[in-house]
Amino acid sequence: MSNDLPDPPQNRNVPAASDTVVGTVEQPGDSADEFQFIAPNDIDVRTGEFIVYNTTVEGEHHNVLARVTNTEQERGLPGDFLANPGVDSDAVADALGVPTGDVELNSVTARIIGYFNDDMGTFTNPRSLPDPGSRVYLANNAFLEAVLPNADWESDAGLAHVGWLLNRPARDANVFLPIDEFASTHLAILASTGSGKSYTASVIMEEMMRPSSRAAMLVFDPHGEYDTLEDMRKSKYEDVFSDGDYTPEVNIVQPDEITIAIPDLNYGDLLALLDGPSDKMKYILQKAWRKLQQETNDISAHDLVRTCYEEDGEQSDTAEALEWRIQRALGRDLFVRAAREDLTDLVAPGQVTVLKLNQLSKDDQQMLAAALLRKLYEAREEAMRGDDDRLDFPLFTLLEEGHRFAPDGNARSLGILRTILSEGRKFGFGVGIISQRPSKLDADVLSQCGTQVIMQIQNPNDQQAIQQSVESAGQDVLDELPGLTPGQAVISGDAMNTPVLTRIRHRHTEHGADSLNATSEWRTSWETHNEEQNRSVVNAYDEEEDDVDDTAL
Ligand SMILES: Nc1ncnc2c1ncn2[C@@H]1O[C@H](COP(=O)(O)OP(=O)(O)OP(=O)(O)O)[C@@H](O)[C@H]1O
Repeated sequence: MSNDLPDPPQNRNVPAASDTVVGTVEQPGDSADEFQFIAPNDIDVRTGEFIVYNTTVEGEHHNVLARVTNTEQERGLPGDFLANPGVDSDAVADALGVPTGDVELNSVTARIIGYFNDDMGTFTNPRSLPDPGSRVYLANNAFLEAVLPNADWESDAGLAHVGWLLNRPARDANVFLPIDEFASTHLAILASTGSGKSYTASVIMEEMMRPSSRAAMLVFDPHGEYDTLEDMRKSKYEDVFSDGDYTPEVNIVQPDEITIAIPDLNYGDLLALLDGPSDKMKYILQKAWRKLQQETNDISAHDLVRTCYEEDGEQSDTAEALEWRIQRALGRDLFVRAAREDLTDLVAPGQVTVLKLNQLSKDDQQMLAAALLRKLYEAREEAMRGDDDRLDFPLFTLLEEGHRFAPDGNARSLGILRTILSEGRKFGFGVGIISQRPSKLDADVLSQCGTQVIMQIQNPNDQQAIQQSVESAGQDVLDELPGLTPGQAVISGDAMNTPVLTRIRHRHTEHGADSLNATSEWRTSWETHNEEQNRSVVNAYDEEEDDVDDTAL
């Protein structure tokens, strides 16, 4: 993409209404915060569009923001409207620029969001509906840019430019997502497969790694989709990602480089790794494990087996049964003996570490996440207490295929994720969960993700899971989800003052997760196979020729 880098707004002192009148208020809607207005049908006011009307509350004049929730076609000015003695129908028709008689109009329903209260930094509902006949304006782009994000503009807030308002012409109104907000109260990116989850996650990561944020980020990448973030270091993106001495560090950890330190496991992890241990085995194992943990930070599978024999005697059948199980579980290259002391290869400010887990089994992926997240969480707790300064900076971890790590069921990683999601805010440990199956995610985990980027979702179970766990997902948000196309999202929750329909921007770096183009792969593959076959036919013939007995000719 062209490296257009919009400047975030500096303050909210911008007019709320644009010059464009889109309609005239007709009557109250079905609920206390809804009203209807009449709009000429050549004016495009789609669902999700932001409009403004003027009102007076306790003697103070306010511009109130509302969101369009429905549009229906009408023929002629509606009867209710014309019957209202307080409204001059000619004046209304004149305001709308339409004749009073036979004309196509839209009856538009809008839900009040409120007027922006600067002291509180959010919207206040005026608790009164606009007067019939009053004018409705399109909200000003600059006003929306400033009031939609829940950001403290006066501070040095880190902002992610994630795209533009979907209902406005391309690139007219920027959407900024306040990084500080979602990095402390967690993020969920939810969408059906192919709708742009990993693309959007990469856009957010790019923004977090820009010089204005320099995040410390760890990515659990089960499909190996995020290698291309390395492009951030290319000189052609210098103006986007570099500033002075700063260029993001991108640490891509290949599957065969990933290890789990045995001393970083806990007893529960060990039990989960071993194949059906009996009660007696558990008893011996626990004793051996406790002893080793008290003594050392360097534990091999062999040490554990030896200690089991020490605990139950050299001739112990139980220790023998444990030996087989321990060797099978821990005697693999994935497990190493020395505890992980230096954590900065995993997380450091201005560094994104991508753990490519695509050759690990699901159980191993969960075990790795459990051990690493626990270790990082403990280090953050210690840093906050002032006991250890290894990680004296906030962290953000992103889990692709989040339902794998925090499923609605059992997983080694679920417990620590629940802890980080509920306590992480105190310790500066943010989590981003990406998932195409919200209904398969643990409901607590989903409900703790304060900000949501939700893209196309058609599955009713997934929609229901979102409705139940996501506070900000009202019916109008849910109604949008099936109709979104790839790259379109509703952003809602803590980081935004109201849900926002967004067209996600293009990535600066290349996308690494394009789906396979089956027909072209088949064609290429067929050609390769065909060539090989032809070659072998020729070779066979050549050999036959070689075998011909010249003397017989
Ligand atoms: N904001 C965007 N701008 C342009 N193209 C996009 C955008 N978002 C998604 N796409 C396109 O949609 C495709 C699918 O996106 P993505 O790989 O992120 O899907 P996904 O939801 O992560 O799918 P999966 O579950 O299969 O991993 C991308 O390859 C890209 O071509």
